[in-house]
Amino acid sequence: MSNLPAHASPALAPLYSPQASSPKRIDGLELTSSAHEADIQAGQNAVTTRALRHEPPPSIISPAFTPPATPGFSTPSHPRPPRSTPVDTSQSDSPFPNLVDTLPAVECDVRARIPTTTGHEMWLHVYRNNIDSKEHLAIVFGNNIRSRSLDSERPGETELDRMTRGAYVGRLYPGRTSSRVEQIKRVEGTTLRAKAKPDIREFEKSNGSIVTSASSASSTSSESGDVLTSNFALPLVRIHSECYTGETVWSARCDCGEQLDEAARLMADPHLSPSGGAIIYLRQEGRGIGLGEKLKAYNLQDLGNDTYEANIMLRHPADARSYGLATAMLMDLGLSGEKGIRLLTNNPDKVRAVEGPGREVVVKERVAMIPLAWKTGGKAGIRSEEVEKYLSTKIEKFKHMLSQT
Ligand SMILES: Nc1nc2c(ncn2[C@@H]2O[C@H](COP(=O)(O)OP(=O)(O)OP(=O)(O)O)[C@@H](O)[C@H]2O)c(=O)[nH]1
Repeated sequence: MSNLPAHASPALAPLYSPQASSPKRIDGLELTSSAHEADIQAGQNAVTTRALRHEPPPSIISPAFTPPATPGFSTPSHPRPPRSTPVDTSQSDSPFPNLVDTLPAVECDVRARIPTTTGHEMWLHVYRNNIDSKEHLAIVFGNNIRSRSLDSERPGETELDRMTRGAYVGRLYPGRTSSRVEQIKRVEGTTLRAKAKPDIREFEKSNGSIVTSASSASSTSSESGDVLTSNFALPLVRIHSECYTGETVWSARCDCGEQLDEAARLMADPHLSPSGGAIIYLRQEGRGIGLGEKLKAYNLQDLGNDTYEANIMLRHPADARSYGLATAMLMDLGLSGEKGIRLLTNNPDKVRAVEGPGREVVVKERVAMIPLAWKTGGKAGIRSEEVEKYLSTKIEKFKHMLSQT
């Protein structure tokens, strides 16, 4: 009887089927080039050869533990500024444009104020839509950005209903009876104004669209050394795809958790983001294939394939996401139109796709997301073999606009 462990038996068929039987095209994607097939075959051969030679599999001990990060908390000051690039999406030649023809309908169901562990506050908005049953989120920083659908009147609702679903101006406090500024003023008189409710005063001044004094400045720099460009007064936006592993259970396979923290840090700082910001958090786990399938992809990566190949071997597109919901949510938040936004991303797909079929949203500037480990020479951020491979595959195969120089 063989003394090989069952999982190493060369007699067993590999988990993934031979490439000869793989379809050449799935969901509109060209799946295999001969070089790509050769790469995958090489990975399979390496596994089989290791098993035949009775060599032990690579260590299963994980690299250094990455402690959980609280949004914005663990992010140190930057020795180097975030990079901003003016954007002209008409010139885009992204390899995976996943554009929608019509935008979905979205409605903000509820929002609540969330004080965070960093001391900053954000407004968490839960959206529903007409294309899936997931709760997509908008994480809003500052009081400038408001949801139109949340604020609009709903038939038969009471003032308590409005406040309960978050459709109020200013702050809630025990005993508050109205969601509206005008009524609060009437009922509570000038005391309320004297008690400094700056968000209400700003709301009144600007007729509903708050303008802060800093937003008229053309450029500045912050204590952390971030250099701000002439567009810095535009709202900062990130379209973030759900990643349970990277955001919740400390995975060092990807940089998703770090990116979420960094987006929150930039948006919460009024010097860096005077008009506030919004993270559109889409429930597109695993680039749209779901958590279970992503875990299968991780196993295929441990067998020698990269993140792109693993998706293809599981018969998924390399990137199954789309951004129509994000466009619709940005419109609802008043972030559409020629004034434009700054978008935090390295992904060329997002820049183009988020603008929408009729260029409803205009990305004026892209702000790069440089991995912290690169920016700090390895002193902070995620360090692992896996994340390095993940980042290099994003650059080589997904054409992410990221370079170490
Ligand atoms: N299928 C798959 N999904 C992954 C993997 N690693 C991370 N993800 C998912 O990828 C998504 C994040 O995409 P990324 O490619 O890291 O970044 P991006 O959102 O395209 O681009 P940026 O805006 O620059 O961050 C999240 O939904 C993660 O769950 C993987 O190995 N396989």
